Amino acid sequence: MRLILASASPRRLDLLKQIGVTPDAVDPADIDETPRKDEPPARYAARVAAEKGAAVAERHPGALILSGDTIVAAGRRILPKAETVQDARMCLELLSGRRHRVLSAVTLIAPDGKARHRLSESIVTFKRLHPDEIDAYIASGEWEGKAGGYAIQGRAAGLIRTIQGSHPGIMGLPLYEVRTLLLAVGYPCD
Ligand SMILES: Cc1cn([C@H]2C[C@H](O)[C@@H](COP(=O)(O)OP(=O)(O)OP(=O)(O)O)O2)c(=O)[nH]c1=O
Repeated sequence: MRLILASASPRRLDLLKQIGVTPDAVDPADIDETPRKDEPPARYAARVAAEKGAAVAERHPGALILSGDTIVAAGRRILPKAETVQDARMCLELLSGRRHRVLSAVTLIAPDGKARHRLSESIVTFKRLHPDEIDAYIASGEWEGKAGGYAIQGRAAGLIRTIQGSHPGIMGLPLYEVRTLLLAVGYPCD
């Protein structure tokens, strides 16, 4: 069974390899990721993961397609993927000293076209951030392209008091859910 990873994220590829799975090809989806008006965070993440998979499935008939989407939600608010210093600062000030959710959705489309979905939810608590800590984090550049303006796999780990949930999910691919989906379609994982 050919497995296609529908993602431009090198982290997703590395995470997949962590459980011994190497896709036959990587083919990123290029879709509009704008949230709909009042779209709840979990529904948004699930929709985007499904849309990424569907877009890529069209190009690979008969293959297995794995896609994902990871977002940071503060209450009902979906934080942006930080592209500018201003984005990153806004996110970090909002996340400072409080809990937020990281929602990581995955979709697996089987060769027969049937799509299976899983959602991983994690709770992350940042310490109260001193302005100097925010400045130093921004200077690191690690926030660039990251949902919610931080990456737990880097120096932000030193600013996070607790996590509850899935560490790989927070990084971009919830590996327990992925393995469960792959096994459900008969893809060998062990
Ligand atoms: C919260 C958090 C997010 N992220 C990343 C994971 C995702 O790459 C990114 C969220 O963007 P996504 O849209 O999920 O993924 P992507 O744009 O990197 O790749 P593609 O759409 O092609 O699959 O934020 C971290 O790396 N670490 C973290 O701690």
